Amino acid sequence: MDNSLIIALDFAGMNEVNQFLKPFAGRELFVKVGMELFYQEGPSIIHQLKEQGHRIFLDLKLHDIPNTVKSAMKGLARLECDLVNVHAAGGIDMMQAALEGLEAGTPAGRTRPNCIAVTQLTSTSEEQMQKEQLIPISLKESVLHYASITKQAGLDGVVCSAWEAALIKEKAGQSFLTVCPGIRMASDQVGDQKRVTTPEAARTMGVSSIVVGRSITRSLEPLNTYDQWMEAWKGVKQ
Ligand SMILES: O=C(O)c1cc(=O)[nH]c(=O)n1[C@@H]1O[C@H](COP(=O)(O)O)[C@@H](O)[C@H]1O
Repeated sequence: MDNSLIIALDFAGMNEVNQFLKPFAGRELFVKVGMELFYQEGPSIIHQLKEQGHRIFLDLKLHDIPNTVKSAMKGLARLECDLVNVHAAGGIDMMQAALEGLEAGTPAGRTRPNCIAVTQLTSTSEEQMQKEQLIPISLKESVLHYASITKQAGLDGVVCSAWEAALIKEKAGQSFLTVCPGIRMASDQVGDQKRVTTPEAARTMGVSSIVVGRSITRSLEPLNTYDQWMEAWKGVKQ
C-alpha cells in the first residue's frame, strides 16, 4: 500500500470513467472511488474496476454513530476494496466499530481492507478550523491529535496533508499510513485545496501514498500526465 499514486476517479458516472481509463488499458492502477461516483453507480462500479485489475480506495468518509458505522462497514467489506475511510472526528468508539464491521464483513480467508481516518480535510486552513470548528489550537496540533486517537482505535493510518505526514510518522510509527491528497504540480491550479505541496516534495515529507484527482483526470493527455506524475512522485523515469 506504500508509495502508491492513487488516482481520484471523481467522475459523474461509469461512462466518464470508461472514457478516462481507455488509454490505460492493460495497466493496473490504484484508483479512488469517492462519493460522487459511488452515489451514482453503487457497488457495480467497484466490481467493474476490480475486474480490470485495479486496486481500490473506497472513499466514503463514514461519520455517524458507532452502530451505524459498524453495519455500513460490514456491508462495504463484502466489496473487497483495498482501503476505506472514516472521519476521525467521529471518535474512538466509532473508529473501533468501523474495524469491527470490516472484520465481520470480510469474506473468510481474505484480509480486511486497510482503514484510515480523515484528520483535517486538506481543504481546511488553520484560520477556518479555529473560526468555524472553534478548535483553539494550531492545525498541526489538531491533525496530530486526530492521528493519535486514530492510532489508539487501532486503525491503519490517516488522511492528512503532506505537511503533517513526517510528524505523524514520528509519533505513530513508520508503518502508520499517511495518505495525502492536496498534491499539485507547481504549474497546476490549486482550486479548493488549502494545504498543498508538489509530488517531489511529498516524497521527502514522510508521505505513504498520494491521492491525485483533477491534475490527471482533467488532463487532455491523461496517460502522459500520469506517467509524468509517477516520475515526479517516484523520482525515477517510468
Ligand atoms: O479522503 C480523501 O480522499 C480526501 C481527504 C482530504 O482531506 N482531501 C481530499 O482532497 N480528499 C480527496 O482527494 C481528492 C483530491 O482531488 P484533487 O484535489 O482533484 O487532486 C478528492 O477526491 C477528495 O475527495
